[in-house]
Amino acid sequence: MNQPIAAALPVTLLSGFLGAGKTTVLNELLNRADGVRFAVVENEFGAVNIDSQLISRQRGAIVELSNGCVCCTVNADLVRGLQDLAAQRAAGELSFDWILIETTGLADPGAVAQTFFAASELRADFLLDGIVVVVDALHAWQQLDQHPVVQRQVGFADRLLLAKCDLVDPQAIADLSERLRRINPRAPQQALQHGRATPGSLLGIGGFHLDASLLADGASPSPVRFMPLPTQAVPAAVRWSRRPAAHDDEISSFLLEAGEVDLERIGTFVQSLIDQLGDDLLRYKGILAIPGEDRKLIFQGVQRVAGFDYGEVWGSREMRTSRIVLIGKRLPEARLRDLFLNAAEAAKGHPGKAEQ
Ligand SMILES: Nc1nc2c(ncn2[C@@H]2O[C@H](COP(=O)(O)OP(=O)(O)OP(=O)(O)O)[C@@H](O)[C@H]2O)c(=O)[nH]1
Repeated sequence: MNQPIAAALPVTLLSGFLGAGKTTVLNELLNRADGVRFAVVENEFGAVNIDSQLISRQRGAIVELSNGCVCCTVNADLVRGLQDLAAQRAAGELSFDWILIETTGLADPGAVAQTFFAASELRADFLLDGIVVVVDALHAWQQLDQHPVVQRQVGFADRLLLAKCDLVDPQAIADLSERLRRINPRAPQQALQHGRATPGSLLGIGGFHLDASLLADGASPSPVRFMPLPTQAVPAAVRWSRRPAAHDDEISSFLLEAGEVDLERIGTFVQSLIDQLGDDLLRYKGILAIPGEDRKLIFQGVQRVAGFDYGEVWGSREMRTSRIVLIGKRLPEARLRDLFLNAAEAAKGHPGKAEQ
């Protein structure tokens, strides 16, 4: 598994709709921790924090944030709660090496994730390792239809855990899995019975690392999932592909692909993504080939917080292909494609608006 940056405390965000099976997963993880010591941050609506009473307390510490939903009102509380934990650890009062945050079932994990990058108090001491989303295999189909937040949770995920698979027949699991994959092809899926996921599959995800793995392990886009458009519809040097919408979910993803892209234009592209799409853009990640630059330019972001860095050098036999995966809510695909084509055209020394 990927090792987190030394000294920064790794944090895993556990999300999923009401009753999906988050606490069950958490308890299993705590009980099978294989030497990892956890601190758990619980967030619950209302005065009584029931979940923290259900969590087995053998290991680590539990911080309760009960004055609202962590995603919308208590980011400052989250910052304070994490700082308190770190201070107690530094003072030798608590002993743990990983933090698990379980959000409420109604929480949108995006705002929590952004806190780790936006709050300067957290950046040095904490490293968001990944967002793990529990999906109730028995009820998810209906929940995805009825509750937009469930689609958003799936869209943010680095890993998807399908809980309650013991209650669902294999065909229904396969159908659900395909729908989830259409919403978020980045996240590997694991079918669970009674919350039993192995720690290694949930920890050390490196979901926010700026590395060159554009799609998570095992989630590479198959030709079936990413259908190329007819070649005559796009300039020869640029391929834009998207998966067929078999089910009209609000949240979906698509892939933009081209050769080299102009640095300045791609900067405009990313800036307009952030400025104009805001909360509708959930996760995005790109590897870019910049003319005259040996290294891959890597960027990724969650909603309005994006990070850029130069990564490894392009291999001598590697195709210098720029790829961006976007996951969001009804993203204006034609406009984004146009901007992306502009960046690719400019890189060829022929700036100008690409034809649709
Ligand atoms: N049969 C079966 N039941 C499960 C499984 N996972 C969870 N459950 C049950 O589903 C119910 C809800 O599970 P929890 O783990 O409390 O779900 P949660 O997401 O933490 O719920 P909230 O915090 O209330 O949103 C409990 O009764 C669990 O025992 C599973 O894999 N199989």
